[in-house]
Amino acid sequence: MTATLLDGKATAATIKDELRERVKALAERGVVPGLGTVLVGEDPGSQAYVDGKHRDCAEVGIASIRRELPADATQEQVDATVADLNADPACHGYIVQLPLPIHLDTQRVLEMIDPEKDADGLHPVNLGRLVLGYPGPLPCTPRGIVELLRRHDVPLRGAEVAVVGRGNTVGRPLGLLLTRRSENATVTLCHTGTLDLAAHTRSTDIVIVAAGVPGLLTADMVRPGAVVVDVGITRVIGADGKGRYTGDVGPEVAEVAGALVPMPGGVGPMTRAMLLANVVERAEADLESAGRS
Ligand SMILES: Nc1nc(=O)c2c([nH]1)NC[C@@H]1CN(c3ccc(C(=O)N[C@@H](CCC(=O)O)C(=O)O)cc3)C=[N+]21
Repeated sequence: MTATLLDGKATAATIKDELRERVKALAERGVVPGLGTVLVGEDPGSQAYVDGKHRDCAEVGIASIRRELPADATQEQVDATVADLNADPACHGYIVQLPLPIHLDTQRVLEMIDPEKDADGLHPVNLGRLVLGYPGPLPCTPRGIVELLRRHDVPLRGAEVAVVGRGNTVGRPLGLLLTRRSENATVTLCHTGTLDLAAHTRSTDIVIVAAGVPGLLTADMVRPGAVVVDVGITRVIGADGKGRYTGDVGPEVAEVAGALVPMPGGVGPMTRAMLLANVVERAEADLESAGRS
């Protein structure tokens, strides 16, 4: 292995330490930030993610508001849960864990979330704010990636970045984030319609793979010394018959890349830290505006 590993777990722990201090300062002013989660159904993977978010909350002093509905919950029940969290002053931000069971209208649910309480930063209003350069909560995974690179002194200004994947939660908003004036990277957004993917990934300083295709990025597709970020997370059944998660970056890439954000231990913990950051920032902004009125 030649690549330096950029440790998302350690960086997330540092960010959580910083957030704990901000939560303490809020508590001294009488505010306890609250993060809500809405989980529909019993998918063990989704349950594990949601459990992780509440553990994170406990670590930094954020209150947890947990709503669970059965897999056969009606649209009306889910809508009512969202309306309830929108109205709950103790809830500064919340997420609806995705994917929802297929009988539910995901777009409708996500659009019902109060954009000011959108801890994921994925509400259409907030994605629109990102396009327009207006302030608002940022999508957690893209923000976590930028934060991780920044804290490891990976220059973005003037850098050429290939993003592989145009999904609504990572690739698409990441392209928007990296091309803001404050980041000033030049982005090539690659996707399943890209004819010669390797030509794009080989000619850049940074390759960020968020395609959900295990092993998509191989060593021959990476310029020696480049920075590689693995955002893929796909459940696969190993040779031993056990389920495990695998990334989009092949293991041999570590021999070529200059630096690597691995999976696990990279983007996932950063995503969770940014969720907390969005909630703390919301609570701070509420207090600011209360002080002005
Ligand atoms: N509304 C919504 N918001 C989300 O942010 C959201 C979602 N729905 N649905 C599912 C995906 C997936 N996701 C992960 C976050 C952290 C890790 C993570 O921390 N992973 C660890 C490994 C965890 C372990 O090993 O248990 C790591 O990469 O090191 C993984 C996956 C958030 N998602």
